[in-house]
Amino acid sequence: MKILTAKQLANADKVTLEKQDITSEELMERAATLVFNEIHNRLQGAPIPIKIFCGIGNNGGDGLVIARHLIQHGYHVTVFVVNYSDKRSDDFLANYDKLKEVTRDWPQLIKKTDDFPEINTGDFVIDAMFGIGLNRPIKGWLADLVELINKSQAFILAIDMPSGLFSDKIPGNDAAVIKANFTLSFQAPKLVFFLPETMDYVGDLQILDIGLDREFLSNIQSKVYLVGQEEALSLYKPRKANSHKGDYGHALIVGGSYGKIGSVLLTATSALKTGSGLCSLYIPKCGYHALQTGLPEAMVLTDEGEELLSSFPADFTSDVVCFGMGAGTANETVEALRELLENTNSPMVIDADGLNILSKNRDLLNLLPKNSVLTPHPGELKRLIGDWADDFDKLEKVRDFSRKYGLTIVVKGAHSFTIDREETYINNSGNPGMATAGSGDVLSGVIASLIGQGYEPVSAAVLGVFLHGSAGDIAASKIGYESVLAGDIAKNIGKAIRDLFQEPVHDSEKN
Ligand SMILES: NC(=O)C1=CN([C@@H]2O[C@H](COP(=O)(O)OP(=O)(O)OC[C@H]3O[C@@H](n4cnc5c(N)ncnc54)[C@H](O)[C@@H]3O)[C@@H](O)[C@H]2O)[C@H](O)CC1
Ligand SMILES: [K+]
Repeated sequence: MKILTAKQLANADKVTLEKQDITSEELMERAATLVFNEIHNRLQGAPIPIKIFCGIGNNGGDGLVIARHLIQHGYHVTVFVVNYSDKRSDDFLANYDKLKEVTRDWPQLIKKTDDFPEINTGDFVIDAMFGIGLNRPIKGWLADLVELINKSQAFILAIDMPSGLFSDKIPGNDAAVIKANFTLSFQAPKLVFFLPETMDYVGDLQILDIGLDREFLSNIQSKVYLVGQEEALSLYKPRKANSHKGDYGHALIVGGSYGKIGSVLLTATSALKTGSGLCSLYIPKCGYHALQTGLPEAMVLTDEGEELLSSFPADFTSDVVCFGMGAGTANETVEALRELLENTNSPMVIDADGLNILSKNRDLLNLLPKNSVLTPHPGELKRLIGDWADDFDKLEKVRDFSRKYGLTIVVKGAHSFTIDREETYINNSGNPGMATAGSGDVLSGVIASLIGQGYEPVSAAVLGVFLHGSAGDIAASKIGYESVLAGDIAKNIGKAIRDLFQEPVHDSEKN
């Protein structure tokens, strides 16, 4: 699904009005009625106090339409007009008049702190103050109102966007932003819904298709995509009936050191669980018995080093090499990586200590085979590209790095971002249970396996990140977040692949 900017959405809006020959008021009615339907489906007429805070633009207009429908269906609604300006939009005004037809309770005007209402636990608050039209941070008494709402412990539903969030920048540390429990957003997800600095304001997310012009939307240029089941399925290559193990790639996994041999076991297990035809491991001697016993399906080659990697078998060929898990950063191991890079042309996946070695030995970056995949977590990323001012700056810097070295970068996080030159893919599977030791080792095994099976590295990264998250979701659904171990993620990769073909769960319902 494409992620669109406020400007692109405003254009889609304009084209839709022309092509469908409708007024903007009619489009507002359509959009806000969809919101009403969602609320009504969930509340089923429950007599709870609903407090709707409307701005004076079109987001406020949406709030007024929602209010009208709720009142007509017998809900207990109080409408507040948050009068931060006198420049009310036409569609706001039209719906202000229409509200008169259904209630005698005139909206209460809020112009200053003294006008603030009481908000109680158990209230249902609808935030329709600002949407994509926010053009400066919320300050002054308006910020106090946002704080009052946030502190109230009421359930908060944000319309289109939590008020205070911009679609294309970070609000800043002292800016006020609504912290919603749920966000119903129109037509397309916004980038800020998925960034570490802003995702916590969104709560659960659902995207409503408000019927903006299909042709315009499919032609619109966006280089940022949200990846859910549908997108992952479109990348998947089915196995052929008439095939043998030689068709599914030979993955070589290089890593491990004394006390960290388990990481290689996790990576190798997940590579085989993702379907590699063959999997070889290159490790220090001390791990030989553990790996042969722990994973009889893998072939094990040992380095001369007892406890550390110090070389690379020069005559070894494979379809993909995965380097770094548990490898440490000793000088011998740096040289082993150099030897590997000088002797391999197959695409690589570099993780963990492999990334730390690259950060400290930057000349090695130029030796990486083009289109290799790097999978840093934020700490490793910082060492690799330097610090960033905010999440938008981070994305720019990762894009520069990806372009400069011709690499695909998977920035791991609650929503992992796969960045390949100009394109950004935001993953929408996974859960907090996956924040556990070895989870990243499993991810690099999935991606390496897919590359070995002939997927383009960027497709392998995007599909691999989705499958990894989905396997984590399956594991968590069985045993709960806290108990998910990296091994449980690896165990469920097969089910995650099968689930690609299940009736789709709407990605928009996940955040
Ligand atoms: N195509 C769609 O997606 C549809 C969107 N709809 C809704 O319309 C809003 C956007 O409405 P707009 O009037 O452009 O902007 P806002 O309501 O978000 O803001 C109003 C107004 O406020 C001024 N302003 C901005 N920042 C501040 C500030 N910090 N303090 C005070 N005043 C500020 C500025 O002048 C804005 O114009 C969209 O989100 C949807 O909810 C349609 O209803 C359906 C189609
Ligand atoms: K809002």
